[in-house]
Amino acid sequence: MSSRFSAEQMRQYLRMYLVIGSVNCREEPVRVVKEALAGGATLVQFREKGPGALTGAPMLELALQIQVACRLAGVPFIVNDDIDLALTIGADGVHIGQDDALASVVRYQIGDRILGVSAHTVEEAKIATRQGADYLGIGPIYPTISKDDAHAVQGTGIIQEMRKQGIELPMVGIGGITPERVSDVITTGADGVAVISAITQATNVRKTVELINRKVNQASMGV
Ligand SMILES: Cc1ncc(COP(=O)(O)OP(=O)(O)O)c(N)n1
Ligand SMILES: Cc1ncsc1CCOP(=O)(O)O
Ligand SMILES: [Mg+2]
Repeated sequence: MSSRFSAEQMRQYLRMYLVIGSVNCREEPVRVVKEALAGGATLVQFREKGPGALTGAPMLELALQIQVACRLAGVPFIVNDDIDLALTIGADGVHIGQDDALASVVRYQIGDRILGVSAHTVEEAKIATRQGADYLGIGPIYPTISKDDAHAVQGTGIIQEMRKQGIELPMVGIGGITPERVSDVITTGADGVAVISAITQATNVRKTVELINRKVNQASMGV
């Protein structure tokens, strides 16, 4: 653990992790983020990616607006992939995958900001841990509509396997997670759920986040 947050604090932040970009939203993205924060989102990732994604000044403006909303809510703001953007705007952290930059290099670049790394195998999880990751993103757990180049669906078995093999880093499940699936993801060993479409496409964003939060709490208490 190399960030300014303890592992326990990181586990709390991961509970209801909103991942969002303009491409994912039916409504204005900042409004969706504000609704999610009002519902109790505990961490927000700016992932401006996919067909029609914003670039340049409009992308920067959106990132800043989401970051401000997060700051006002006291929720950390993470940037996906783009280390330069994260450093330029002073984000709280970055999330990188296996095909992005090397985790150890990113750790050096970002100092004690939060570093999230995607892992699909126990070996990748061990390497990410050694290289200074603060948390792991594990998935896709279920089929997803939000990532064209996603790995094969892994099921909750991968979370169980990681825990069984001694991976202790804070961990979040991602990919196709809906309120109904939260319990299985948490009871197999994840600290939280990272969600795009079940929230960004919801008719009532705030209520959906509240529901997911409740499910995470219930599952982690064994209810
Ligand atoms: C929390 C979380 N987990 C996994 C990912 C996926 O990252 P990556 O594999 O680099 O894929 P892209 O999101 O960059 O397409 C994530 N973004 N967040
Ligand atoms: C970014 C990412 N990484 C693995 S699956 C995924 C997409 C998750 O989106 P959704 O919650 O809509 O399935
Ligand atoms: Mg990536």
